[in-house]
Amino acid sequence: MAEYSTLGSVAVLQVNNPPVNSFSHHVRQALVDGLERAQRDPAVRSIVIMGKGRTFPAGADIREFGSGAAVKMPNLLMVLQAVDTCQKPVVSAIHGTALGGGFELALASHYRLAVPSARMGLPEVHLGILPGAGGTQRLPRVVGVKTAIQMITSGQHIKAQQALSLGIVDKIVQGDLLKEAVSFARSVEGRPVEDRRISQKTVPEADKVDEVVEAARKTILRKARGAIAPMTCVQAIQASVLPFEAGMAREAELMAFLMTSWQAPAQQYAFFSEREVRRWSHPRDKRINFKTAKPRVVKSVGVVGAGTMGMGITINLLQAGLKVVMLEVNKKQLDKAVNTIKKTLSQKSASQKMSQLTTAMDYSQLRDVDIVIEAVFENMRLKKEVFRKLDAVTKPQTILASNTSGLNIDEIAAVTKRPDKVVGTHFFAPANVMRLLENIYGRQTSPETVATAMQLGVTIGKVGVLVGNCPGFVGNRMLGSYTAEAVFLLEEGAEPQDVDRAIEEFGFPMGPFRMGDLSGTDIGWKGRIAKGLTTEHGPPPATPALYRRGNRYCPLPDMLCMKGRLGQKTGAGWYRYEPGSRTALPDPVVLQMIQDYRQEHGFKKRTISSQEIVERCLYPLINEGFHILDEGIAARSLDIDVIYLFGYGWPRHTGGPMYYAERVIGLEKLLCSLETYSARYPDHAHLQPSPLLRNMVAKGGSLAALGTDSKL
Ligand SMILES: CCC/C=C/C(=O)SCCNC(=O)CCNC(=O)[C@H](O)C(C)(C)COP(=O)([O-])OP(=O)([O-])OC[C@H]1O[C@@H](n2cnc3c(N)ncnc32)[C@H](O)[C@@H]1OP(=O)([O-])[O-]
Repeated sequence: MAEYSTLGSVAVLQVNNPPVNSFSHHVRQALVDGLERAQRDPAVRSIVIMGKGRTFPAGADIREFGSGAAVKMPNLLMVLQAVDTCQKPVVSAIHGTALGGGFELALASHYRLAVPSARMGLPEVHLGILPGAGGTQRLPRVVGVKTAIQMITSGQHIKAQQALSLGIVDKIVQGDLLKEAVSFARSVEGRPVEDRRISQKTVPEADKVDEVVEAARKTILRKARGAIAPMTCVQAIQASVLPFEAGMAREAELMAFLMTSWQAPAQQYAFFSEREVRRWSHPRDKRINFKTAKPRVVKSVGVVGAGTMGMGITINLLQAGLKVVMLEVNKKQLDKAVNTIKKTLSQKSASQKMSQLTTAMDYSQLRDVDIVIEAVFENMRLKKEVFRKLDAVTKPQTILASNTSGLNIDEIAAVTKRPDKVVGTHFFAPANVMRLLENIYGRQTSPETVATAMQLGVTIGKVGVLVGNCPGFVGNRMLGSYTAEAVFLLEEGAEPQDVDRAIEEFGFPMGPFRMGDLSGTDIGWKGRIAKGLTTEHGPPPATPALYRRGNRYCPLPDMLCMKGRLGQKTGAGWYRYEPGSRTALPDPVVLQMIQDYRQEHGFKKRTISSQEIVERCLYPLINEGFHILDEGIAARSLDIDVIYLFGYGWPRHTGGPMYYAERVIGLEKLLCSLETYSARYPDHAHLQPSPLLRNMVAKGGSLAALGTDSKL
């Protein structure tokens, strides 16, 4: 609702709809009623609109989208029309986050005030829509088309000070916002409102709009990676040079197009899923969940290993204000890490944050920390050695977490006397940037330990997802079949750039080969050597070239590494790189290597379509997701989707692999394609459809119904 009160001649409308004061139907109704009441009351000479509690309205009520409530009158446009055309001055007083429809409400008002900490923006593009309550028409009239395009297509929030310099807010106020807003409203009473209406202004430099759009088009399309909302936003902004009503009509038309696309619900699903993962539960025992398990308080963290991961994790922890003891046995590496951490922390807070960091070369210095995150090499023997030491030196209640990307948590826990306090915390590189934290519970991990790892994720700004223990956990396990198919495609006729192009056109920031070059082709190689699948000099003795343990195997990645082509760091991998450049250039040497390999093993080169590349790489990945759900490794399909959205660059506008499978491809079609491919390649085990997928197609039912994501 919106609470109505008067303070002398000022009517105050306070939106009260926790948690973010979104414009649910009852709020819209209360605002229209309040405005009418204020208009009618001769004693009222001005109106203040603000939000109660933590924020100015953060936009439309996204939960209403697609339901009758969203279109129930009055809609948001009618509310904003009532504000714009009000005869008495309307002042929006902003604190917290004025987003989407909330920011549009502020733009429809005659004056805008903000507290210094306020942020504002139009993030609709992230929900697959556009600012459809006049945002694409009013904002360019204030800031110009170029800035409006930048703000709307990025969805970024801006701070109050920037809003002031852009002419969006009229004044930044310190102190009590209500008092300041009322006093400001009184000061403008009696002044004509006509020239305060943004809707009546014209866009600055309107004649240059097409030029500006043309200049921005390429970058926007590249960044959009197949999402249709960004360019549609631009089309709406382009219409702001028309008279206001005509521009609004164009905005409405484009909004309807986006609202009815398949991408908008996918992005809204992604929005809620990102939040839903916080409501975790044990997949096989729903009694263990976020409500029943209480986290321990974590004030200090030990990090073992100051390599790339340990460094990133340390930066992340320091940024969140935690005390860190970073242990590294190699002094040179430790010093290097400290320097990098210092450089990475923002200038403003570096010295304060660095004062929270203690370095150590001796395990005994970890004795008092609340949790230790081990980030040493991905080697079971080494990890066991570290955990034995940690178990011996840390206080009994200390939680021991491993940043393994796929090793068995139970095996690690077994070397300690506290397996209940051992948990996996799989960070993604660069750990201070990537938002995903894949938390793994072992067979004996206690609910309290799991809750602590999940809470630590929240504290350090991660999107934490809880999963079960299996080789590769959820993310890397699913990725296995994707990378395997990618190299099989090379055998059959594709070139690395063909595969990468198709996957990038689907929406990934990088295809598997460019990604391999970025992270280092030797990472996978070392893993395969550790597993005995290959050696540094070629296949293990008496091993068939194209099979390992009964499964198809492509040795091309091993051959690449044996040539010293370890990716960008060696200037050559699947591609070649000019000195100092990260641009992947197709390399005749690699193409020849693949060609020779095909000849040697009797592969006949054929032309492979982009569609086949996408299906061959992504369908088995999704298929593995079904196995994972079936085995109870992930509790809900949304957990898998969030892992892929935040850790693997899966395009957000498709909702994530499981959402995409069900709502875009369709389970029946997915099954049919997997059956076709598995008939063609009977020795590619990952193409065999999962029993769960078969069952769902046979019996019906939805992925959401499999888990506990009842809200979606
Ligand atoms: C014609 C129409 C044109 C207009 C279109 C729009 O305005 S489109 C909208 C444009 N606006 C946006 O896109 C803004 C989207 N919102 C945000 O960016 C952030 O929520 C925040 C910055 C406002 C607060 O961040 P924070 O980290 O402090 O908090 P948090 O993120 O954890 O959220 C707390 C709870 O509130 C829930 N919830 C949040 N917003 C909405 C909503 N609009 N609706 C419904 N619910 C919403 C959220 O799900 C969560 O629920 P849970 O899981 O506790 O049950």
